[in-house]
Amino acid sequence: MDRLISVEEAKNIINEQQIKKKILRVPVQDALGKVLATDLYAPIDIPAFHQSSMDGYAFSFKYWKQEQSLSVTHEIPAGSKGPLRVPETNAARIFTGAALPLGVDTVVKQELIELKDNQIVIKDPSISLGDNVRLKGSEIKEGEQAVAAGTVLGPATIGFLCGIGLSEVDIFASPSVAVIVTGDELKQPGTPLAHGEVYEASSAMLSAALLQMGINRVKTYYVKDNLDDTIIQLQNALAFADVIILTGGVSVGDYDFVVRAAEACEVEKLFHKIKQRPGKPLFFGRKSEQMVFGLPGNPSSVLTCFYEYVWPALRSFGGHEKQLKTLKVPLRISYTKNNQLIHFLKGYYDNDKVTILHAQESYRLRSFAMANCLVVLNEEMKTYLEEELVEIHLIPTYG
Ligand SMILES: Nc1nc2c(c(=O)[nH]1)N[C@H]1C(S)=C(S)[C@@H](COP(=O)(O)OP(=O)(O)OC[C@H]3O[C@@H](n4cnc5c(N)ncnc54)[C@H](O)[C@@H]3O)O[C@H]1N2
Ligand code: MOO
Repeated sequence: MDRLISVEEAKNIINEQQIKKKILRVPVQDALGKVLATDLYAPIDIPAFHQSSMDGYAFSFKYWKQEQSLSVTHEIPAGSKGPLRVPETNAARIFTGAALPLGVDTVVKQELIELKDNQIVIKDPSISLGDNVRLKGSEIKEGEQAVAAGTVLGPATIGFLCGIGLSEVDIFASPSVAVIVTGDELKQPGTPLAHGEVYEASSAMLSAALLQMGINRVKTYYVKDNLDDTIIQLQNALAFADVIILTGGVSVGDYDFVVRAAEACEVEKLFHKIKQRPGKPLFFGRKSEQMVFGLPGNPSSVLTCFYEYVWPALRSFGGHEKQLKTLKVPLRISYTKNNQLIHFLKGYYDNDKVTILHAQESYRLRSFAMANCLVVLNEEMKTYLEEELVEIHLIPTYG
């Protein structure tokens, strides 16, 4: 008979597992949400040349006097490769982003000049040296650190890296994941149910949660409730994935084969059964570098155990912060639980308080669909009063 372990022990066991993070070189534009594995440095000065920040006229501040007209002898659109020099006594028509030639150092906006016969008179009494010019290297200098290892790459970082000329980055690879869904009763949605059948909800739900984490190397296997089939698909999954997630078949019923299949596949059992609700029969094992989670089949237990136990393990492969964001907040309405287990309850957190939702039973996803957090109630306490502080774990958001 398995000893029920505490939530803390279970989390520690998972947390202590050594993980070999894989480094992958990818195009910068494919690195959204990934963690940078190495420091990055600017390969050149950016901007790579002195650059106009306005549409206007470039001139030499030193050689110009108020009210003196300047003859416009050149035109320089953005991207133009020349001219490389303009006489100091002249002006050049210049556009935003274009390179300043030698001989000029200041740009006046086109709104602040008078143009006649290709001569300009500057009507900007406050203009000073270097106005409207972005200096070479003012964003970043060649060799300067651009982004530190450990940074999570967001849209702005991706833009910044492209802007300094980097096309590839080394990131920590997301793990490959196999989802094995067990159950004779399961039927894919979109077809009518026969008596006794149940619509299969967990594979799409887990794929969505994985995709939301940026994990897309996912294979899904469907298994009938028999030992041989479960062993074969677990072997297939072990040949492919870093992390294997089984759903259902992990309890004590005559048709629950996950624990036996894991044993047959030489997966070392690290725990089975936790003092918690939902998800009491959660199984966790390991085969060399691979992790195997057996999630209790009720869909709400599947998702709760996924966020509480699988999510942190998956995140560590990618070098990410491991725990769900945790807060202590007051309860909006009192709540009584009926046993000495830790409860993870579907909750809704807003305006600095949390409401424990209805429909907490683990066969029900209805309130999970409205939840934005899991409320953690500890083993000892039975009744939690209004305004009592409780721990909540925020569910990652999307959209
Ligand atoms: N005698 C006992 N029976 C049960 C116990 C127990 O301690 N003693 N624990 C209960 C708890 S708690 C849970 S949780 C379940 C876990 O059992 P399994 O992991 O073996 O899950 P299944 O029996 O395969 O399925 C449970 C339930 O969920 C439905 N299900 C399963 N997979 C899906 C899916 N992909 N999509 C939608 N629904 C799914 C399944 O039809 C069952 O209704 O055991 C209790 N029993
Ligand atoms: O613990 Mo089970 O996960 O109640 O359904």
